[in-house]
Order: sequence, then C-alpha cells, then structure tokens
Amino acid sequence: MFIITKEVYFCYGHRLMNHAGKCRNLHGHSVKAAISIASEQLNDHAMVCDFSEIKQCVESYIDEYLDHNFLLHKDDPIMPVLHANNERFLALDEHPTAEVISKMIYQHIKKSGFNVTQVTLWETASAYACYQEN
Ligand SMILES: Nc1nc2c(c(=O)[nH]1)N=C([C@H](O)[C@H](O)COP(=O)(O)OP(=O)(O)OP(=O)(O)O)CN2
Ligand SMILES: [Zn+2]
Repeated sequence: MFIITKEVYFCYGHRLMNHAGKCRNLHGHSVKAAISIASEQLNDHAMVCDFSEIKQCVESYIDEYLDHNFLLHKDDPIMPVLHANNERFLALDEHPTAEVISKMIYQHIKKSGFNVTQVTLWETASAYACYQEN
C-alpha cells in the first residue's frame, strides 16, 4: 500500500459557542491540513496521484468555504450582526472544531473521487485533529 500526503495552509475565524474557556471568544487560526491518499498500485507515472491534483481539489473547496471565512454554529447569535454588515461567514450544523473541519475536508475529497484515508488539521502548533473512516 502506498500513501501520499499533501499539506495545505489556510486561515479562518471562529468561536466555540458554550465553550467553558477562552475559545468561546471570537478568535482566529492560521492552520495546516494534511490530506493522505492511498493506493495499492502506482499509475503510469509511478505515482498514487500527482500532489498537484490533491492541492487543486482541496484548495478549491477551502477557498470557497473555509479560507478567510468565519465559521460559526448555526445557532450563534452573532450571525444576524454579521449578515446585517455584509460580513462573510459559514453557518455549520455542528460546532466549528478542528474535528468537524477535518471531517468537512475529508468528505469533499472523498466525494471528488480520491481514495482519502485521513485528514489531519493542525489548529495550532500543538493541537490537531484527525478524521478517518473504517
Ligand atoms: N478537541 C478540541 N478541543 C479544542 C478545540 C477543537 O477544535 N477541538 N478548539 C479549541 C480552540 O478553538 C483553539 O484551537 C484553542 O486550542 P488550545 O490548544 O486550547 O489553545 P492554545 O494554543 O492557546 O493552547 P495552550 O496550550 O493553552 O497555549 C480549544 N479546544
Ligand atoms: Zn479556535
């Protein structure tokens, strides 16, 4: 089994509503996501796939939904204020944790046809979440 991993970098603002500590406050992160793709065999170029194919797939999703966006739970009371001021945000059914964001990226890559095995999201230099299935 071959596994390749591509890293991408992006930023977002968020807050964790009802969090007991400092993460209940509006704040932001400059994050790294690592996307791992597996294959039993290599293609004619001796690759699982080109790193640039992963980059293109994941960056188009990240640019549209996550990068320099404000990620909020759908019940967050700040949303009407952002809306009234034409500020960009994304309302999620779940709290915008590293776990949830890594799963969002995973599901997009899987839906795009890649044999993704894991997405890891470093929200800070010392804290990261992984999402995988099976
Ligand atoms: N399981 C999770 N726990 C926390 C998440 C998360 O997404 N999943 N998110 C946060 C905050 O949004 C933020 O990431 C803060 O993380 P934390 O490591 O606590 O913050 P610091 O970098 O300031 O860590 P220190 O070690 O205290 O310096 C919180 N928890
Ligand atoms: Zn945070």
